[in-house]
Amino acid sequence: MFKEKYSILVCNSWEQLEISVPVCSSLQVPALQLHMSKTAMRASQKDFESALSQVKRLKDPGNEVKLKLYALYKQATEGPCNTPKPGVFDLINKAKWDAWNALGSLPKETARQNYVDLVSGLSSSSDSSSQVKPEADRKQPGYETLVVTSEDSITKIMMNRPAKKNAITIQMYNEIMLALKAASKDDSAITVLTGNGDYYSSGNDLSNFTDIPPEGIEEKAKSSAILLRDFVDCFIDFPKPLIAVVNGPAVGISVTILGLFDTVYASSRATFHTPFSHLGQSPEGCSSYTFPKIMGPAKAAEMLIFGKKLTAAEACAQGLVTEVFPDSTFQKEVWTRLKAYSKLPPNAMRISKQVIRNREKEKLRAINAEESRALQERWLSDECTNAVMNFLTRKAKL
Ligand SMILES: CCCCCC/C=C/C(=O)SCCNC(=O)CCNC(=O)[C@H](O)C(C)(C)COP(=O)(O)OP(=O)(O)OC[C@H]1O[C@@H](n2cnc3c(N)ncnc32)[C@H](O)[C@@H]1OP(=O)(O)O
Repeated sequence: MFKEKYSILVCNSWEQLEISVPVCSSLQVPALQLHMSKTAMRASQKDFESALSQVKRLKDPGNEVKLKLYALYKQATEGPCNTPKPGVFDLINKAKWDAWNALGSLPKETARQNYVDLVSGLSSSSDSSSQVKPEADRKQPGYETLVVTSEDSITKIMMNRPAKKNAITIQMYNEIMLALKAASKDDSAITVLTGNGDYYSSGNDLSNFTDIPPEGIEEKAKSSAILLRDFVDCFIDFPKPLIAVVNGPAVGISVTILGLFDTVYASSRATFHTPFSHLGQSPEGCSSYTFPKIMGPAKAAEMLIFGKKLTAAEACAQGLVTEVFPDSTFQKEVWTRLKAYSKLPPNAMRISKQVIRNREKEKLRAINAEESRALQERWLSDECTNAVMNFLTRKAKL
């Protein structure tokens, strides 16, 4: 709906039409070139009045359309612009004056009809946009391991292998990279990573290590290290606010990359576990740098070397998690919060993120490359091979 002030103004006091974002003094209102058919010329005073009351029920159409409506209203009721041009610093009144003045000598009847046509066009598009499509219809095509949706200026990337606790396969690494690249260019303001089902993610799918190419195990370790480096780089370079909605337990790489997110919301059911030593492996996701920075070296060592599992409350106390919500209201509370944030000016949010993060980017890339090299060697070790075999033959779990 239009703001209260606006709906009142629609009736009569249009002089004070409020425009809630700054309007640049050079704002150009495009010439109104609405289609004029013979029927269109027949808009009656009654049609005009009905359009005036209809406009109050519409969603806010944005400043540019509001200015068009304002200009047409003035032209239809008073004729060509007849007031002195406001001063250059009176931005809002100048934008309104410019819009009205741009209509030149457009006849009152034509302005009235154009107003009616414009409102009718806005009503039909607002009707269709108010119908909420089920998530399946909004799902972006091309992903098999993810559900990617864009709505309310939020792109949501949901890991979707609930039966495997959202373990990350090679295909899922590649799809997450694709989804992040697409989200960095789409018109969403913020991007969210979450999981479907009871887990956020159980981390790397341990069967990724079983698919050995004919070139041998060294080649497998090399290509895995490249994939890991590219995957983590996508998070380092992501230009918009990135939020993790940690709906349940998180393991391994799904935990370490949280240090590269801007905000981490966790359900009270979530846990945070990085059992690298148990698996004969070493930390990745830049956690060897971000975790000591976030929680101090002593707490980071307990997680990254000794595999201490943190509850959501502990992770929040250590600064890894922004806020914990009761599991029963987690989705509702988090999405209400995110919808409000997604309405903030997107460019300002993007620039703020870059100001906060950019100076660390080169360093993070170098750390990522170093961690990936260390892991490439670890994957060839007996310690790692035995741990993975034990899991896959079900001799061991976390
Ligand atoms: C390209 C390479 C990049 C590598 C980057 C380096 C990344 C490192 C890491 O992420 S290290 C962390 C690796 N993850 C784990 O070690 C977790 C292993 N999983 C478990 O210990 C358990 O499954 C559990 C504690 C997560 C959950 O236990 P439970 O609730 O009892 O469920 P199930 O074990 O029955 O699991 C259900 C189903 O999912 C399969 N599964 C779960 N996690 C993984 C996994 N990480 N990899 C492969 N498969 C996994 C599990 O086998 C069951 O499958 P099934 O029903 O038996 O077919």
